[in-house]
Amino acid sequence: MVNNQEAASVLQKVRQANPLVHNITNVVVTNFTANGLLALGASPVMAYAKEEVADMAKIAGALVLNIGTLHPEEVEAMLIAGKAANEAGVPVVFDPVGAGATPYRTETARNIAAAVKLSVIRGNAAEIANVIGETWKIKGVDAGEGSGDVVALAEKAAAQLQTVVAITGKDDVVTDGKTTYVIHNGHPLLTKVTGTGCLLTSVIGAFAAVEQDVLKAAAAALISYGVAAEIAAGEAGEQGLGSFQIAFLNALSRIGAEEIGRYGRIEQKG
Ligand SMILES: Nc1ncnc2c1ncn2[C@@H]1O[C@H](COP(=O)(O)OP(=O)(O)OP(=O)(O)O)[C@@H](O)[C@H]1O
Ligand SMILES: Cc1ncsc1CCO
Ligand SMILES: [Mg+2]
Repeated sequence: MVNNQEAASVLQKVRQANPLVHNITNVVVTNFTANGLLALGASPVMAYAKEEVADMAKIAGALVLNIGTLHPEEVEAMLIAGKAANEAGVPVVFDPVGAGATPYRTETARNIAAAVKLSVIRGNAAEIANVIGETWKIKGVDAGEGSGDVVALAEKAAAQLQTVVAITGKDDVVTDGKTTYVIHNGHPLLTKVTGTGCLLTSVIGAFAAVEQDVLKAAAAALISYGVAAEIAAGEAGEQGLGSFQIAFLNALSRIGAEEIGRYGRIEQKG
């Protein structure tokens, strides 16, 4: 059972080790992702050229692949980097941004999941459903707020993709197919700042870089991230979204065992 104390100790390991996180991510979230990783205590690098991605991935603590603004050359680089990371034993975390929105995204997400051994895939429910060919009903604007059993979807995806699956939304579900946790942290303001899902995927990368138990790493990242958002919302939520974004970076840089112990809400499902 992952508890708040264990989550805080993985966060502490991130701060001590400052793991290098190699991101091949989208153009919208690049700066926010780098600053978020720095705030947390990790070392971000973005490298995209197919001539260098294998070398970078091999020396990284984790590789994060994100198809938010994908194009063919970038996808080629992701496959090269993913294979190099696999050979070097570097964990690979994948964010299938927008899977289901266009056939190219869906096919690319499936190709990456098939060609690269993933440690974690993190997305909202609609994205994960589309990667495994399930239908997911989308309500309103938040694709993560569709109707269906998120725990069952996550467990099915973990079995099919043979990886830890994190499905985020109001509550976050994370599973390796055997053990499943639901994390009741976070804040709705996260959905109003672009890139919070993408940064979270990279934060999972930072945690996976320092903790070999991938399920524990992912759960610890989800708790830490959600608690930081709650603190930020309390401090700056009423001032507006710009202030919330900055307060969130501040909270990522400050949170520790005390805050996680007080606010972390993780529940084991099975
Ligand atoms: N309604 C909500 N209440 C509280 N926290 C939420 C809510 N919706 C999402 N979150 C949190 O927001 C973070 C990002 O998750 P989300 O599911 O929105 O990712 P996403 O859909 O990939 O986002 P994006 O692609 O817009 O960056 C997670 O920490 C999640 O727990
Ligand atoms: C807005 C947007 N468009 C493609 S990626 C992205 C950032 C959220 O993932
Ligand atoms: Mg996303």
